[in-house]
Amino acid sequence: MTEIIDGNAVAQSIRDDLATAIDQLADAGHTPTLATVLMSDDPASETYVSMKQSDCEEVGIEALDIEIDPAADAGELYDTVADLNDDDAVNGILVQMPVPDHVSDRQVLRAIDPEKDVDGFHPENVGRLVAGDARYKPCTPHGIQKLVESAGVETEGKDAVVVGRSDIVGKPMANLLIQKAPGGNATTTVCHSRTDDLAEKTRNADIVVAAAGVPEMIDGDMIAEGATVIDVGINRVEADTEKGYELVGDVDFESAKAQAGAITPVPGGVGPMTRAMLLYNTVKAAGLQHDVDVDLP
Ligand SMILES: Nc1nc(=O)c2c([nH]1)NC[C@@H]1CN(c3ccc(C(=O)N[C@@H](CCC(=O)O)C(=O)O)cc3)C=[N+]21
Repeated sequence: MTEIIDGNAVAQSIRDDLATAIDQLADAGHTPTLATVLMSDDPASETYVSMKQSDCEEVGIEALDIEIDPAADAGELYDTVADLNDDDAVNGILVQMPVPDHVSDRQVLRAIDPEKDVDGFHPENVGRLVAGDARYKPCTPHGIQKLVESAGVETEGKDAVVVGRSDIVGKPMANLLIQKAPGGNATTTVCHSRTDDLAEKTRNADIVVAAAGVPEMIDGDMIAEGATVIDVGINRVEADTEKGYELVGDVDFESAKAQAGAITPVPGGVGPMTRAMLLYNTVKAAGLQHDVDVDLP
């Protein structure tokens, strides 16, 4: 029987287990605080940010909700980030991506104080991750490590194929998978839009991480029997539903499930874990900034 990995349940247990660290901070007189900055009126971005806000509330993280008119000058966003960097009450800063075209995402990510960069996207934190000395592991790949672990799947010595080479998922995922550490030690191949014969690569994999942003591009024919399939896709496709769309992964769920040993669904797989690991990084940030030793899940 194929295991359907329940991301909502694993995320809930991480949120529950963060209570220990949050209590330790409270004993020292601190409430971890996350600032989210939204400069967009994209409905998906608005949904994700409001979910992050309510997650914070659930676990006792203070959430500052900052919205900037998407038509405003780029300088407004940089000034906001600079103020948040200087605010000792703020432990974590998340600027929701994508930002408008007239704003440079590179420049924004560099502007965030690396100690408050709970996404783990600042070049200093990227460098530390690659060097095997991560401060904040990027939330999606970190969440995937937790999901794989929760399914009892060993990565050591296994063949892992990551489909997609983005800075926020594909690259850091591959870096974590090759690390000499739990959840790593995998023989890792990174595939992308220019890969010749993708199916030949994925069919050879014990673990497939699909993060290309192409709806249902990975089907059962591309999956080895018993493989672990992690679907990072969150594609909104038009559908005859109440909301007018449905969420579809990068994996064709039914055909892949027929082959896989374990598989994540969309929704309810990787997405909730991305949010849970953001809370984790925020609590970790508060511990580092207040010099409190916290026990993280
Ligand atoms: N600075 C920054 N950091 C991010 O981490 C970041 C970002 N920008 N920009 C956009 C992407 C996307 N992302 C998601 C997080 C959770 C769900 C999630 O919880 N999805 C639910 C369903 C959501 C729904 O119903 O629409 C699920 O898969 O079950 C989805 C997407 C974070 N991102």
